[in-house]
Amino acid sequence: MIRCIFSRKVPKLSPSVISQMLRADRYGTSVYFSTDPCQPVRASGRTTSNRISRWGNNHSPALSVGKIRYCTQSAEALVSPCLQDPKENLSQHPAVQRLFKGLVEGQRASLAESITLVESVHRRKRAAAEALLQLVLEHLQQKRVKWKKPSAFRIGLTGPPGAGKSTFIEAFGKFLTDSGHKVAVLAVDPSSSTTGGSLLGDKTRMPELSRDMNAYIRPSPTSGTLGGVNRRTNEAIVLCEGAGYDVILVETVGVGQSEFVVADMVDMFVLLVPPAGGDELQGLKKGIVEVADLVVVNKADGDLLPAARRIQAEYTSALKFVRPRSQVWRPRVIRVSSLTKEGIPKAWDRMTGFRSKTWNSGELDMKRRRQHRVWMWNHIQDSMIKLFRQHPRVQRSIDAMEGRVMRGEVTPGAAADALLREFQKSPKTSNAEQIKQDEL
Ligand SMILES: Nc1nc2c(ncn2[C@@H]2O[C@H](COP(=O)(O)OP(=O)(O)OP(=O)(O)O)[C@@H](O)[C@H]2O)c(=O)[nH]1
Repeated sequence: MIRCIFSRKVPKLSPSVISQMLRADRYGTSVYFSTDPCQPVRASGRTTSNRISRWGNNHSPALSVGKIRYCTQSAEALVSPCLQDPKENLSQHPAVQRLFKGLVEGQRASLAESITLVESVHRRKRAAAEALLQLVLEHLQQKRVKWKKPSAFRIGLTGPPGAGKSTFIEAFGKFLTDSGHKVAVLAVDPSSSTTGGSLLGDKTRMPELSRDMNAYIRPSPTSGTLGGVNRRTNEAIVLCEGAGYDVILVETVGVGQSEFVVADMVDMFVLLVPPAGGDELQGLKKGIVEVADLVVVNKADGDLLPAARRIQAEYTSALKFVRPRSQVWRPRVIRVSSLTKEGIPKAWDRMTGFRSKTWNSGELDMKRRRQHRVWMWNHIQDSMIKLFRQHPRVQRSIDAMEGRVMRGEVTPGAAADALLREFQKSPKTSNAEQIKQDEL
């Protein structure tokens, strides 16, 4: 027996509603229904509830809802395709199809709407987003087979605050669009989850590029977790690629571990540094040089030129001690001036050199495949932690347990074991709790 809430907008139980009920029944959860998967129904006030029971036997299930009974055969026939592939129907949904069509035609509004959809945490919107992403991935796969290479070059860019990232992206992006490329800039800003705004996404940082019709700038706010950086940004990259952007720059401010996460989702990782050393570079994470494929010393102009030369030499010798990660590429250090634009074409030259060498050797392909596996595990990790934190029994004990750990009354390991035992005790949440979770 399950409790099911559905919208008054649904005049009678449609086939998809029945299938969702059966699916819900399978997992012992309650569900909301609406006629549009992108527009979830609010539970407050305008909903009705019905008791739904299953009848028949295991081989031929059927439903009765109130006084209405659904015959065994049709219920079975309706449910099985949906259970096999829950997204099958959503990918054909007009709203998803409309977004997909607009996206592959390169409409900026559709791209913006699609990114907003994948950023949603609502379960029904996420289902629509998954269906859309699947369509885009299939589209990209077809392109890849046709062109025999990925349609976009993904570049990660990081650097300490004040290194000149926005000035560099503005100059570099303009250089690329002037050469006929379409450039997407995704700015990953882990601080946005605490400040409520996205500093990197601020369009005033790149005024010229944000007016350019061949460029698309978008902040990629995070949910404050590494998984948040990973999943949303990752999916936004795929969408930009689907929308025909052939150079995708993923910029990160370098707070926490975000650069390392970004390094795991791009083809090439670029480190931008100012002509300064020692204390001024303290903002730079240890180990970041090891994952860089290219170090760009910015501000190599005017009075700063001698310092830029010195820093270039320092990084060049430091890189000699870094274990090579590629058979065909040694990380380089170059100088640019984002103000005078000197060195910008050379930077692009180095990047395309990296791309063709790693692609021809098969390394780039292997890297992308490996990244897919990393993303999958990151998604699982992210979802498992969310599930754990939302679990009602864990929620009830978590504060007390944290307090005890902090006071030294219990070891962190023992506390974790105790919470994990709570998590394992009751796999199902009550309907009321599930409804609360769905609304979050
Ligand atoms: N001389 C010189 N100054 C530059 C260059 N690039 C950037 N700057 C200056 O460096 C300062 C910081 O530049 P931004 O582009 O805002 O640096 P950022 O890394 O985006 O900084 P955050 O937003 O704080 O992370 C600005 O005053 C720029 O004018 C350059 O190539 N030469």
